[in-house]
Amino acid sequence: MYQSYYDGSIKKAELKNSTFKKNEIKLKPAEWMSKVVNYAQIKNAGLAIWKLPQDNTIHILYDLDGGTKLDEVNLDDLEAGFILAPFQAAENPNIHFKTDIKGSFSLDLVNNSLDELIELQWEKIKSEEEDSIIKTNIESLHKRLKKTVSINSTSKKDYINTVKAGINAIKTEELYKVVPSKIKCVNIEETLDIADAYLKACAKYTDAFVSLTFSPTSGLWMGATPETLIEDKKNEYFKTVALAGTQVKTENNVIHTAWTQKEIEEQALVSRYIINCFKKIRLREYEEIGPKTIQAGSLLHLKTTYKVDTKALNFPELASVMLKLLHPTSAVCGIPKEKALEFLAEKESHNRSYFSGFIGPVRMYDQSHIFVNLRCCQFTSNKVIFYAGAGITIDSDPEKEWFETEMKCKVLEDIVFHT
Ligand SMILES: C=C(O[C@H]1C=CC=C(C(=O)O)[C@@H]1O)C(=O)O
Repeated sequence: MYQSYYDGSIKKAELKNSTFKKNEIKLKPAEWMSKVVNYAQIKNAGLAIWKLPQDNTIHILYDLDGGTKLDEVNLDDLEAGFILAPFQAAENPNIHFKTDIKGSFSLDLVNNSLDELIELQWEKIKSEEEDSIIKTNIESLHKRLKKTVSINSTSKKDYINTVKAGINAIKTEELYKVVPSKIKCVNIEETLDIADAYLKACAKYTDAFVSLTFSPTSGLWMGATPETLIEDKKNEYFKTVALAGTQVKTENNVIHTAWTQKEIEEQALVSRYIINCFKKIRLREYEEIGPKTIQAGSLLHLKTTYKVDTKALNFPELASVMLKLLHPTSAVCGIPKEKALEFLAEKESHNRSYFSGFIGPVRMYDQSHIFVNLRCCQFTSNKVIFYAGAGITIDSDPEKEWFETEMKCKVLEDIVFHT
């Protein structure tokens, strides 16, 4: 634990080709974060900041051209970088960030000390770029963003009506499962400290993929997702997970968690969806671990992990093929996929944008870590927009599903607004 996954995997040749530097300036992590994000905004650059689950290294990556919009995401064609994909590519573009600048720093998450002065460790940077980042002012990160005017929170009444329509569509066997989502818009009354909120999210959600991304196209997003979509270590293994079913963590030990039939079925449908994707490519050799209860902050979920030995199978392009088959999984969309997409397009009045899309570093040192973009929010200059969905089955209780989306929004809401 708390060991960066890149340590030890950096090959000597890669080291030689990069300009490794260590600047001697020491600042608080939040001050660095503020400079790093402000620099991206001033430069109209693409920026991804992330922490992998069970890791204390915060990675920083800039694409100084703002990122490349892609019609399709073909993992095998991408250069080492970062991917940000929306729920539906028709509404927002897939964006790939190449690696123009790469750096990192470590957080002492065990002692939770965010006040300690630290240095940034640059792996690839030009000295003029480093000087510019150091000289960038420490400013509020939402000030330079666009203003949102005509966007409103989903009302409880509308959400509950959608859930009821979903249950009816399941009763008439049009659908087996559907995952309606909502947005919650909160006005920014005072100056927000987004950099500090990001670090607090890293410290609180140690098992999550915690990200902060910016590009002129996508804007500024933060997320702390528990759901891996694809973990790929070239010529070693491929992993994906079926994550679904939610309850609030109580004082009981996680291993004693009891699940209802509704939640068991809800998660089993995601597992079945993944196995059907494997069937489509005639893949029979996989390990199935779970379902197990996992904790994601104050919430609990059911999770089954699927692992494939890609070396034994001699199937190097598996991750690329599976990414296309899996997204959007029935943890965020529904079954059958096309019918669920139609249902959501008709009933959801907001654009999901990058919520329930996928996000993460790709092909870095032969590894890709792609997550479903959940428990996330978008910042604008005057509002924070939180996104959440809940899986509906025939046994759903609309009130409970609404409560669940409120709890999911709170994952970041409490941190962003210090409540
Ligand atoms: C759609 C979301 O969560 C998914 C992942 C885990 C549990 C879920 C559920 O219980 O509904 C969802 O399928 C969300 O966090 O917005």
